[in-house]
Amino acid sequence: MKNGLNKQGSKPRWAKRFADKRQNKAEFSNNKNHSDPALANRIFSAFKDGILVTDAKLQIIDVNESFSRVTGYSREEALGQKPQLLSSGRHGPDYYERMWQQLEQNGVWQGTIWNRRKNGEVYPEWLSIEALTDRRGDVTHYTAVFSDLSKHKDIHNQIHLMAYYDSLTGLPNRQLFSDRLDLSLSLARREKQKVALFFMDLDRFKDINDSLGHTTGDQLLNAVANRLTNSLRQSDTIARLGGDEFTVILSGIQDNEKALNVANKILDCFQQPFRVGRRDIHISTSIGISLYPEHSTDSEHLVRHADTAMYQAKEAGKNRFMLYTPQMGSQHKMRVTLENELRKALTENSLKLAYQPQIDLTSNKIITIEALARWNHPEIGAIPPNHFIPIAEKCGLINDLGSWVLHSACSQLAKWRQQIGIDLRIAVNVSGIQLLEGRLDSDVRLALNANKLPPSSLELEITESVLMLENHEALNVLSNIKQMGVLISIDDFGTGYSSLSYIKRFDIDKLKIDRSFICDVSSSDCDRQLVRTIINMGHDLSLKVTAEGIEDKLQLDFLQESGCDLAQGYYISPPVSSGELTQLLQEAQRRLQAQTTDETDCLDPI
Ligand SMILES: Nc1nc2c(ncn2[C@@H]2O[C@H](COP(=O)(O)O[C@H]3[C@@H](O)[C@H](n4cnc5c(=O)[nH]c(N)nc54)O[C@@H]3COP(=O)(O)O)[C@@H](O)[C@H]2O)c(=O)[nH]1
Repeated sequence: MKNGLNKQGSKPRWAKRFADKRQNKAEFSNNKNHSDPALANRIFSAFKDGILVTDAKLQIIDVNESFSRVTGYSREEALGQKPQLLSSGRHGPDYYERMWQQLEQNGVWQGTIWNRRKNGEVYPEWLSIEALTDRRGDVTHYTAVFSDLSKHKDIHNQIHLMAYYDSLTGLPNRQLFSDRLDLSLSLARREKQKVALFFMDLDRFKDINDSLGHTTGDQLLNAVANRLTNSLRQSDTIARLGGDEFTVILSGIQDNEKALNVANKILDCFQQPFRVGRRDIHISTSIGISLYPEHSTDSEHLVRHADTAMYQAKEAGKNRFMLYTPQMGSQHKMRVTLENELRKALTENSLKLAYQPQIDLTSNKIITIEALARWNHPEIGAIPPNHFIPIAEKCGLINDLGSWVLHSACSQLAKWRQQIGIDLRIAVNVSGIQLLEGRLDSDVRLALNANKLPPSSLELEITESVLMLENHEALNVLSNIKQMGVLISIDDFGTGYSSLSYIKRFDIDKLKIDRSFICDVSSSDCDRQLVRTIINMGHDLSLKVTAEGIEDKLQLDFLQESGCDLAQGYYISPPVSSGELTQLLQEAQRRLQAQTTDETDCLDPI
């Protein structure tokens, strides 16, 4: 097999491809449209990775110089032998069976394998095997290209491991992932095959880390890595990019169906809980998929697209996969733009607060005012808080935004208390992240002191999900806030978790029934019964109950009859500016004064 020719005297395809590449780069002169065997042979010899070529019966018919350097076998010793010559005995029959299955199905196999050098030393190598076929599709040769992973180990063992493998899970890290993706893409380019890239992010991992601690979080990541490794093929690259982000490269696939099947398989493997210490932890994952060559031919864009699709999978409700579409790209751009614009709006102080009153259903007086953040973008227009609060949470702006809301709301309340002379209270929404990151208590103290407000004039609205976290930091912050005398209200009550044990653990003052229960009280017996039950339960626990989303008189009457304490909704007043609310407060004051003189008057919507 001198000069790169095989047993039959024809050039193996790998050699022809090297030559063709050179040809493409126009290094062949005078339009001579044929390969240069001498040049191909030189490249073959000089190639820094080891190369081994066998015939269809797996007899070695050629090796290059790097092969001899890595394995210790000379070319003469290797020729005529089978690749088992290098077998380390570390892999069981299953391993090779899967390798052959993949080779038969896809014509390629890639993976890390332990082999044995002539001197008996076992070493790891990254191996890529390809089956070459003739026009009829019959295999004529196998080529194996490998790089010695222990080479670096010999020189800088630790440096290598740190450079290419994730120290927590032992999976390839970002660097090795990116090398393998490039390799998979160049193989796919040559073989006209597809590559699927999965970008995975565990759902609510942060909550687990925060509530159960980082050691448990790390053990969970390890358990996830093991399960993924056992569920996927050896030839698929599973990498951990950092945090709870994993990637999977599926090489040499023929159709998209295969990628979708694997994505379903990954979701299935999260069905069973993960055993961590003595706990069973349930966690799911969101997966974004991009495909070579449909979505991009370069690795950087494929990663970006898979990340974008993963983000959409999260937005759509988590625990699912999504295949990238170009429309997602524009949504992603929009999100990045909004993040930047929100940062700008915060520094330029261009966000506003709207205020919505809550009335006491016994006295009909406005006693609390909820502050709601508003963002009116100069070009896009009004962006609802449902849209920008999650963005602020994701891009790390929520603490600044929450702090701005708290200070502005307290400052406005101080003005009203002075102007109107009544003991109003302000309710401010708090995101879970503000509690978890631990400076909300000092911020609350600052805002109250700066505006000379009694703590009981402030109410924090927190959603149930936040109270389900068993996080010590958050618990401390909340109990400090409670000790100051600030009120805590559970927002959107009834929509979160079925467990009510958190009510015992936290010193809560109020339940705010979610508006989804209120909207049908006029037409649904069931909703009426549910609302009454929540009100009674709240009262049995000595909690005040607020109903939100009151849009008509029937709903208001029903709540009044059912003994609900407070009400908020468009029927009473939509959220309005501070100026409009000042007028409402003054009118309400006048009306209530008139009401005391004429007891037959009832409160009209403000
Ligand atoms: N962490 C923070 N969250 C905030 C802040 N400001 C707002 N939010 C949360 O965003 C969600 C949407 O709020 P918004 O669009 O302001 O809607 C509020 C009301 O306009 C709406 N509402 C009030 N009455 C009615 C009604 O009769 N019908 C109807 N369909 N909607 C009504 O309800 C929203 C108030 O909700 P809640 O806080 O649950 O009482 C919302 O979840 C806000 O909490 C912020 O500064 N920080």
